[in-house]
Amino acid sequence: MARSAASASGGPRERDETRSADDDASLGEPTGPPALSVERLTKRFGEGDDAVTAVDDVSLTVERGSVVGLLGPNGAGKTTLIKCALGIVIPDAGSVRVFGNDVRDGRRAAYADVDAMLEGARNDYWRLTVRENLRYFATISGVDPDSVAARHDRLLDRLDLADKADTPVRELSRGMKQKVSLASVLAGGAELVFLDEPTLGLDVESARTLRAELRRLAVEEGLTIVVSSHDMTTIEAVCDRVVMLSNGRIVADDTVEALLGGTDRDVVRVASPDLDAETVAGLRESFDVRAVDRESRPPAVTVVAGGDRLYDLMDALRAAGVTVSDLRTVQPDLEDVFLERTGVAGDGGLGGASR
Ligand SMILES: Nc1ncnc2c1ncn2[C@@H]1O[C@H](COP(=O)(O)OP(=O)(O)OP(=O)(O)O)[C@@H](O)[C@H]1O
Repeated sequence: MARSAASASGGPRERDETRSADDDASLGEPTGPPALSVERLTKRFGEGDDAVTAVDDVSLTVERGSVVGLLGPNGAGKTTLIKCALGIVIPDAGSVRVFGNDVRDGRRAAYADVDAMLEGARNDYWRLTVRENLRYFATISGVDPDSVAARHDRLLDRLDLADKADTPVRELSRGMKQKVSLASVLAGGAELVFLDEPTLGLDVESARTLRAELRRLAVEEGLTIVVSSHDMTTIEAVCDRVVMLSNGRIVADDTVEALLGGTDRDVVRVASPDLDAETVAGLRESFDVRAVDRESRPPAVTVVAGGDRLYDLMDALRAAGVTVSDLRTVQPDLEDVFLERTGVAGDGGLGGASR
């Protein structure tokens, strides 16, 4: 479990309650070594024909106080990268430094201020109450739980768990348990947290609450967060920067704004009951058809058509006898960026989110 890799610290710490937004104003300009520095990391699984290179020569730096999202389809290597960074999986090549400490020189120092939630949940103690869990995980992080009681209250409040503070975790819904897991990760005041699919299984409202809290922790408390998710809403809402992975390699690494700004903005979606396979094939001959949504009612195509090309598209549709039910411009999202960088279509791309 991540906790065992990430909480090997010394005696009780009382750092947390003295930390405030004012104190952390300096965090705008990162000082000292980065929170995480991964250099030329490679991890293979299996042998011979069955060998899989899960992480392939990846280098990555995460500055203190930043929120970095790992985005990629199933099997891209996100979890393996996080597990290598946490020392749970030993890489075949490359190095990992956490707050400047090479993890090979001693895990205790490197992971003293690190915690993680893997695969959407952690092993909270279901017979303990929510608050008891937070106190327990603070304690095993080496923090005096009384010294962070106010932080725990804040966390429970912001994650809408305050009225469940004295309820055993086993009596909570799955979504609430998920939020308790996140609170437990944050209970000890770690300065770098890895969150693998933190919104998995959460309802819309709970996911929104969790995103808001992550953003607040980053902005107000300078927490460094590495978050992996298929959920692009989470990545867009929470992250300063996005690292896109495909087949174990980084295909993009930039701010959300830069990634979205660098894509085609002249994309339109045309819906019509007349968009059969033959019509779409005809459009493909003259236009860059980005996506075909046969499941929508009526079916729709997404086509690159800016400026005069939009008139050409209209002419082509009229010539093909297509009655347009709906026409709208499409704002690019991170899945479009991924498609541009990898050529992998959305329905095989980021978590199978088909559009
Ligand atoms: N312990 C393992 N043994 C063998 N192969 C593994 C192991 N762990 C991961 N892999 C393989 O490594 C590749 C990357 O997997 P990984 O779980 O890191 O991807 P991911 O991006 O996190 O995917 P997902 O979004 O589905 O969780 C996949 O091909 C996977 O099958």
